Amino acid sequence: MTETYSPLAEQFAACLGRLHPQAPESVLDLARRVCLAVEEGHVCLDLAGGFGATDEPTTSGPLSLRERDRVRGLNDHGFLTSPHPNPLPEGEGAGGIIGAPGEHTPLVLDGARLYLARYWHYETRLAQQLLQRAAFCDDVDLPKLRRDLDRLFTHNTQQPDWQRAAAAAAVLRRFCVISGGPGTGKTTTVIRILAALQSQAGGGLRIGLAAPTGKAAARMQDAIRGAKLSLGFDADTVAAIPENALTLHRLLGSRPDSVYFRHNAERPLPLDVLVVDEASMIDLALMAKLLDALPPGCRLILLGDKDQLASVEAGSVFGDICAGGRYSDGFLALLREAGAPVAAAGEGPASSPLSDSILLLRHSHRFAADSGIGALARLFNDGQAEPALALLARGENGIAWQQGRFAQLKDDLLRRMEEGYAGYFDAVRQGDAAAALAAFNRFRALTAHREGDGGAENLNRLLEERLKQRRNLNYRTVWYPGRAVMISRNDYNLRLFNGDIGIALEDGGQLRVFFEDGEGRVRGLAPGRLPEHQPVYAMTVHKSQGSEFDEVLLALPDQASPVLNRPLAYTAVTRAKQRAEIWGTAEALTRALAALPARASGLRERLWGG
Ligand SMILES: Nc1ncnc2c1ncn2[C@@H]1O[C@H](COP(=O)(O)OP(=O)(O)OP(=O)(O)O)[C@@H](O)[C@H]1O
Repeated sequence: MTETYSPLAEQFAACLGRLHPQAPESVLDLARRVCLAVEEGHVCLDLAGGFGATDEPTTSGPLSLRERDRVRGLNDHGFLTSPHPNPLPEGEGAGGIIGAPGEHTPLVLDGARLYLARYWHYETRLAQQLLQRAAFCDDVDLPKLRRDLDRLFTHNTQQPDWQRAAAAAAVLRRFCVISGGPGTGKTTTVIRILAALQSQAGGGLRIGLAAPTGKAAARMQDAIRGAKLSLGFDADTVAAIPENALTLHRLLGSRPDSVYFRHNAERPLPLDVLVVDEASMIDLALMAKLLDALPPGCRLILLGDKDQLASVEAGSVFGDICAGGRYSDGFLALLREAGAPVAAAGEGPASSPLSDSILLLRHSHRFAADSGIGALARLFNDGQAEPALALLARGENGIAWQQGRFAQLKDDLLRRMEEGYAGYFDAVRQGDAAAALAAFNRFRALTAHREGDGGAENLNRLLEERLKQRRNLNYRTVWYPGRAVMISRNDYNLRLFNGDIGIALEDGGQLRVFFEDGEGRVRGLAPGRLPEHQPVYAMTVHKSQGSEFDEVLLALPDQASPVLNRPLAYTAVTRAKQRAEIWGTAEALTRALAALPARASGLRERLWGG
């Protein structure tokens, strides 16, 4: 059955087999399984608890690997149907390939978790770094902090004021995480945090702003610029808050064809404070490298939404960090002194130094109490299928539901997509690339999968056929004015990165593909120069992370699938600012909301005990 593993897993096992000719096949098979687990988003192979559900959205049909897993005793959700009876070979068979923590072996067995050595190092180093950094700063001028927060949060009326508490925590703690859904005020809070920090330091702090993708960095930059305008604090302090946000890869100094960055423990970033937005998108390896590259005294503030989908690559780092404990009495007392009292929050003992570093913003200021999107997002996040379906069926206040299977909905769906992009094609006809790129962001069709009938690839293909027919273009024509594509492979020379969106426009008698350059300008490239790319009228929810659109349409697949789960539905609907539409059956949505994926990882336990 080994032929169903990926080429990478096979090559890894073959390489180990050459280096360790005595290794039994069962050990090589475990090596393949660990490799596969990482490819599917897990950090390790959990031999005791389960294998975790795959998050990688490739197909709506049964995966061949899933079939294989079923044979091995894994159920449809990817979990072992019974504890593995004898996961490891006895005796010396694993010697040289599987070792205990600290041994130099390609695979590391830590408790019941089997890791690729590199991932074990990432995980243990990251846990150590986070726990070390989660400490109180002993140089905070508390009366000054209270005065500054009084000024900065003067308009806040909610009690308790979690934004103010989060700001106090970020000043009091070297490491702070602020998690909240859309519009809960993460940007509003972080700009105030930066003002309070500059004020504490008397100015001169070196502050970095970053996000995992170009899109997210651009959004962060716009949001920070906007928030600065209305801050109403000492002009010098406000001026000292930077506006430029970089991608994490740019911040760390990515090098072509290398997994290592220019900045690392030996060459740390020259920063006193780093704020990272959309932190739920950061995978284990990147987070470990980021923490390595921070100088010991540098503050780290992570912003994100713990309920969103985990990173595309291995790990569920942000969710693991936010797993939460109970605030310590010392922390609650400091919050009171800073004028940001909260009742004791959380369950159980203050189990980790991290407990006092995690702040959750709960109230959405973007969606009014009667907003359909806000209510739908809450119900999705709580997994409440029946009330969510009832709300959708009413179809009021910016939400809509088109019920049916893909075959029944297909024509209407394509018509709706065409209508959704009508304003965009109008802007294309005007020929202004910046305006057309902005118009393209007003609507997006989202899917669970890339492949399959209702997958992004098929929807893009079908829509492009329609668009070409309307324009009397030969079906073989690839490029036409308005063709919108997403880059799927980094090209460092062209400065184009996975996820960048480009649109084709006439320029001097030729078609060029225009991209935002992150500095508020656009630049055009000949279509032939683009690295790997696909049309992007429809995109997977995974790819939409870090982006927002005025209107979002989520097309649900008919079949059960491991990627159709609650965080996916929640992430999709929270991409919408004004209108969210669900296209699919009640069964598909109910199934999605009932499925909570878990990624195999030891990080939560290392941070929180367990
Ligand atoms: N305490 C508050 N009182 C009133 N309005 C607020 C408050 N906090 C934030 N807002 C407003 O709510 C909107 C969303 O805030 P903000 O952009 O800070 O949220 P966010 O969590 O960063 O959103 P997202 O990450 O989804 O873009 C803004 O218009 C902001 O001015």
